Amino acid sequence: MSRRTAAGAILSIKKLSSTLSLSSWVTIGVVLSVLITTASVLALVDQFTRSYARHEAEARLNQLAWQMQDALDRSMGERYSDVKLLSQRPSIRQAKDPERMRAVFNELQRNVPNYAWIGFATPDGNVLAAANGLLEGQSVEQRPWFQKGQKDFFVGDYHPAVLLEKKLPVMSDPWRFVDIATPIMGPDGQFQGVLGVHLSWTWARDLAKKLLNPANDRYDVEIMIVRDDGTVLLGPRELEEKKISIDSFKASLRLPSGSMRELGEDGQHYLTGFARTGLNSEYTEMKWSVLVRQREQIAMSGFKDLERQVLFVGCIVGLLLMALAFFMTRRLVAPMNALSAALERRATGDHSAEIPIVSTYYEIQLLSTTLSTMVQREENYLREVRSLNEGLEQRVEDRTRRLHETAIALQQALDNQRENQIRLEESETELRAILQNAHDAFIAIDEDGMVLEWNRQAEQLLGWAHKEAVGKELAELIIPFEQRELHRRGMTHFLNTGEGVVINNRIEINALRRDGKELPIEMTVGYVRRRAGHLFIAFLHDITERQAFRNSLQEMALTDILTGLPNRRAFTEKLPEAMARAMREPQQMGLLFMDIDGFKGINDKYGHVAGDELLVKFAERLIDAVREVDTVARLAGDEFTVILERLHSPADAMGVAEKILVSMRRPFVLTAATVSVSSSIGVAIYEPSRHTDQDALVAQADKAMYAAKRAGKNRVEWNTEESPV
Ligand SMILES: Nc1nc2c(ncn2[C@@H]2O[C@H](COP(=O)(O)OP(=O)(O)OP(=O)(O)O)[C@@H](O)[C@H]2O)c(=O)[nH]1
Repeated sequence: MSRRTAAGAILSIKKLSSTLSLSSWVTIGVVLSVLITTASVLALVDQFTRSYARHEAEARLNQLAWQMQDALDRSMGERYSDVKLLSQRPSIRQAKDPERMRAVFNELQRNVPNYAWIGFATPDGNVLAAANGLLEGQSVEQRPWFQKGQKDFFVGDYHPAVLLEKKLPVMSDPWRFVDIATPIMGPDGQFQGVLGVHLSWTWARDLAKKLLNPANDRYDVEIMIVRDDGTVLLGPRELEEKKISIDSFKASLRLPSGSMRELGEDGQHYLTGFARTGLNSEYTEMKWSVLVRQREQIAMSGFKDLERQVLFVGCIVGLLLMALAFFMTRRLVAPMNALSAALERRATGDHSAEIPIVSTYYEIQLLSTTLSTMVQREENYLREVRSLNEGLEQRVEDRTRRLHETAIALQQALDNQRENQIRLEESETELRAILQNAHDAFIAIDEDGMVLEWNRQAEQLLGWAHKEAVGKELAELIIPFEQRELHRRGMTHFLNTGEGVVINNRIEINALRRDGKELPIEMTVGYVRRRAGHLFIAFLHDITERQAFRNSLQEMALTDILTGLPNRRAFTEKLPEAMARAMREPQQMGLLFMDIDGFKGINDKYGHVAGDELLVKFAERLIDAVREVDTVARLAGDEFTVILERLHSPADAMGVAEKILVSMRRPFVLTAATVSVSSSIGVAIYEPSRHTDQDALVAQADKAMYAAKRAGKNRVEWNTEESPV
């Protein structure tokens, strides 16, 4: 069976199993069991019968082989006796009278026609007398029977005729002989010659025919006589004098008799019985295998008839048993069918179907009673459930209605929320557009300082593109390196305490651009507290121009317009700075206060323009007279101050003052005239260890200058309180 067919069969069985009832399965099972049992018994009987029949046939053939062997042995014994008796006859022993000898031979041949030749040869090998005078006078000296017969009784194996073939009458089969010879001793004990007998092979054929005649007609039995070299001496014509090597022949060489099934030389199966001749005779040369065989088909033909009969009867009995099993099973399962039919009807909704109470046998009665009780209980239970269901349905309906109302309310809330969401998104979009196009740069960062928003103006102002800036820390982008730590600390402080100087204030700082340059900006930072983290927003704009303007204003405020020197305001800023430096180093510092002597007269005489020109040139000489680290300022009118830093001693200040005096005594070439003036200088020394304050120092210098004025002008005066010398 192929795999496909097997799979199909399994599928069919599966389909069948889902549709057949239990009763059908029981019926099929019982019928199949009977079928299998009957088939098994028939197979066993067939096997046993076949074995028995073959054994019987083999035994019969073995019997025939034994009979043939026995006939051959007995017949040969008789021939042996014939020759022995003949050799004892006086006429033969004397061997004097060929006539008498021939008469004796002729008589024996008449009695035993299978003696093809009987004769006597003298010691020189010439035939003296023979039946019918055959070969008389001819030499048989070379014939084996003559040579071996001179010494002892001799029986020669089957052989073709040599000298006699042409002397004997022609037959359908060529002449074949078995030779018997014996030495003839005279009454005086002298060797007279050899008595020889040629037993025609027809002898063996006749024995076989006699044995087989009745059997051969009916059963086609073959008898074979086989020499030890495998040559068939007697048997089917086509095998005679040919060699065979079938199993039965080989077995006969080992065993005295037996039987077997074998493959013949023609490819047919045979049953063969075999036996061995000459086992108990005196003449050892006559040991042949007798094989009696019959084609197996013919030998077993009787069994075949019996087999057909057994099968026929077996099938009839099997069918009867199956029918009986079928009816018995149907009867047994009928109550089950009634029960299952009732259950089936109930299962399809027919509650009027009652469970039948069946009393066929105990088990089914118990089953039907139990089922009936169960069905009754189920009906009661269903009734209860149905009444419960009615109340339950009402409750489910109420709940469903309420659920429906809630769902509608929820849907409305969801719609509102969606609308709000859309509005919110629109507002966000608008806001984003405004911020994107704002005049100021807009930056938003989270609580970790990471950039969230970065508008177009921020890109232009700071050089970082939106996609570069978003996600990076603001400090890394725009805070100058030295202020980053401060910025981070400020943010942490604000997040921890809510306090910060930057938040909600307008501050000016330097921002770092992408190209590394610093840019003055004004920044306003706002803070938004959100549920998910904090948000800082900042607006920035460039104040480079404003700062330049402011610087120039400041510059102007601190510079004397006429001379370009720092003015009083600048002086009051620079003096404390210089004092602080002196304190740090520490070193002494000198402050000179000076006034042009008689300046009012220049003004009056040559005019204010000439006065201004003098002031300018005076300032130039003053700058030339001091070092770069020193600061020259014009306080007002013709009053000037010089801050002298890094003095080794107060005398240094004195020296500078003297040098200035000398410089100012030279005439000033003005446009209007060349004039000569002098100046009065007051000197105060700042000693860090004395902690003199700014105002006191200025007052000392001023006081000293007035002292110089009072002392006659054109001189230098120390402050009167503490002389450096
Ligand atoms: N040309 C000119 N004159 C000024 C300027 N500022 C003040 N003055 C005048 O300078 C004069 C200063 O006068 P004083 O220092 O008091 O007079 P003085 O002649 O120098 O007297 P002594 O200082 O005592 O020698 C006043 O007449 C002021 O009007 C200025 O910017 N230019």
